[in-house]
Amino acid sequence: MKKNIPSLYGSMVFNDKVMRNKLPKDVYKALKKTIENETHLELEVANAVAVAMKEWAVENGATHFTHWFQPMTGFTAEKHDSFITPVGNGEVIMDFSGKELVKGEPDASSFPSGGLRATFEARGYTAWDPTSPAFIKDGTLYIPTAFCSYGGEALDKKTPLLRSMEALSKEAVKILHVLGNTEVTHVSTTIGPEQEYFLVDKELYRQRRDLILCGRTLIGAPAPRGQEMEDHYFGALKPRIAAYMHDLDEDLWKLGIPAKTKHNEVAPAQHELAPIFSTANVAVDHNQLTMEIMKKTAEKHDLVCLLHEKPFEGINGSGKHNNWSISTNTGENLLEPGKTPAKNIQFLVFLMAVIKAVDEYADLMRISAATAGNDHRLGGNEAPPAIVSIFLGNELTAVLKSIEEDTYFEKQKQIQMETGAHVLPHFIKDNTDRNRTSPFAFTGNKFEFRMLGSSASVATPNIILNTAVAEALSQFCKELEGTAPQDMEHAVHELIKRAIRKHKKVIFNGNGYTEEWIKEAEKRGLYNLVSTPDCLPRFIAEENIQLFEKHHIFTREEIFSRYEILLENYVKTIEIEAKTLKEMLLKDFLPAVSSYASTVAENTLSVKSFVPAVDTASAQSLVSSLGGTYEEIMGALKKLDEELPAIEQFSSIQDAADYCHETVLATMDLLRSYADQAEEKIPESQLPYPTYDRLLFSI
Ligand SMILES: NC(=O)CC[C@H](N)C(=O)O
Repeated sequence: MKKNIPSLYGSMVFNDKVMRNKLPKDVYKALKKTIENETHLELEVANAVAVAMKEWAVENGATHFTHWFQPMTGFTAEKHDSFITPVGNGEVIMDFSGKELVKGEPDASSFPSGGLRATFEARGYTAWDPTSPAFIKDGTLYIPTAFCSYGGEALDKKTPLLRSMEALSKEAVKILHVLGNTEVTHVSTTIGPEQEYFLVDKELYRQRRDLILCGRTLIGAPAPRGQEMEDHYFGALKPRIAAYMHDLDEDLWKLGIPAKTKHNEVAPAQHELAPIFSTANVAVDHNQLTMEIMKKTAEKHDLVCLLHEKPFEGINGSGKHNNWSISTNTGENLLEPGKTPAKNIQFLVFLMAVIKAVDEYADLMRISAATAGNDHRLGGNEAPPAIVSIFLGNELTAVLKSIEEDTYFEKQKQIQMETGAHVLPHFIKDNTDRNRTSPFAFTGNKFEFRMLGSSASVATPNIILNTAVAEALSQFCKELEGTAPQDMEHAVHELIKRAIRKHKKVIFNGNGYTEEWIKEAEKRGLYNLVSTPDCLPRFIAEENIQLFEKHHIFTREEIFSRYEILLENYVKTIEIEAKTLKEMLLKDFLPAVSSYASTVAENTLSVKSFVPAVDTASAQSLVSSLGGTYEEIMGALKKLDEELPAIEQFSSIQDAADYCHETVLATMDLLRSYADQAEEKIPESQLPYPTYDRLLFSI
């Protein structure tokens, strides 16, 4: 049946249209004011909104409501309460008050707090975030909220994100006014996160403990075919995948999530979904929902959606490329170079502020993408390396160079694309290429932060980016304040000259995978923070704490709590992976090795007794090699058995994380190499789990 997509779109969202229809005029106006200017909301307004919201929700089949929040687990949390209220004589009405809309009280003690609170201090609050619309899912009204402790500390990712958006808006408006653009009263950050993922058959998935417990394969020999044919990227969609994507789009559209692009990605079984950009806060909520619905929809199609950054060794991993820009309430994209970027001083100021921010806070940018999973992805297969640098492209690099050197900038002539075939339409070539090895690439009118991993919330990278750019703008503002309008162009020119000299070291347009770049980056004094435990100590470096405190993003305590949580998460992940690997080897793999070795031995003996002259050297060598591997794996498992309890002995979580990275992961790698070599010698029918070729090529 043909569906009317525009009427389906947002049908489960308490959006502007519903609000206009359902709310009294003055309430609608007050709520809009709160949403647009991020001002405080009065309780009477909340009461009126609650009535309308409940009415709309019940009309659309909802029986419950939940405050929906994003604790520091990286996932979302929800607790459903029904609307029913007894009215005596055994009857109920459906009721919902402004108080229930505005404030919730989940027990905060069971969520990670990184030492922000003791276990006995249970009280926590959720507070309605009216800037992200409420929606209905599975018969429940979801109300996006922020989550804080009894003492007011942020226990979530939304609160600091909202704070960082406000900080950036404040600093951007200030400098725009100094530059003479006085109409702007508010600036918002927009993001469009491209989401990569893998789909595998559910039946095959169920046979692998590593995929079930860790989301990635811990062992597995490479398939004879990987991505070398370069045929999967943008390849025709197989019917089962197309059906999945179709369902997914519809479910997302109902929730007002602007899913726009879908395609096959580079690795076999890998795909991508990209939405149209929205305000950062809403886009972060949407991305959380997208990941959840991706997994749910996969179940319906007997598939499993893997969001891990590196589910399979040797082929591309999955990222989440964060397309970031800033735009004014007057409709201007501040990162739009326009036709003559060299003369667009407003653009140059904002571009330079981003460069300065990324250079000065490259360590924080790295931290914002740091997880145990992403450590496996960075540095190869089209994911950026761990060194943070910026790709600007030829034209902008030349513009900044001409300012630095006081030379005249000559704009590249627009080049018509030569395809050699006359029937094809003529078009103009972009003035810059793309760069897939760059962690942070300018792509025409926005930056693409490519370092982020596919499974993580996009909140933290955006908190850090917004804050660092707010700081750069505030410093530029100080330099420009008091300049007479007629001197502004010259003052900006001089400011950029000083800034580019200082920060050009972070600009790199070349191939980020080469050995030369690693050496060059070191010479330039850039960070190369390879692993999560390597980079996290920079989170609590004094200058970084000061940055967050100055802009009221995190308090010192909030930073330390996040530092602890990230490290704990890293350690727990490695522990779970190590234990899973051990179980898989002991319970699944080693029995298969020994039973196959004895089958070969028995068969050879029987052949030999039948034909004594037969040569059994190859069979002997196979059995002996399998026996050798068995011993090697047992030996390394013994080592792992000693290492695992040692993790608990460290009094500092940083030391435990370092130990996991340096020692435990090394033992796991060793075990993997033994197992993968042996796997190649064992017939499929004897293996206890499906191999890479079946996982990657069976759909
Ligand atoms: N096509 C692409 O951009 C590949 C990106 C790659 N999958 C990553 O890890 O980021």
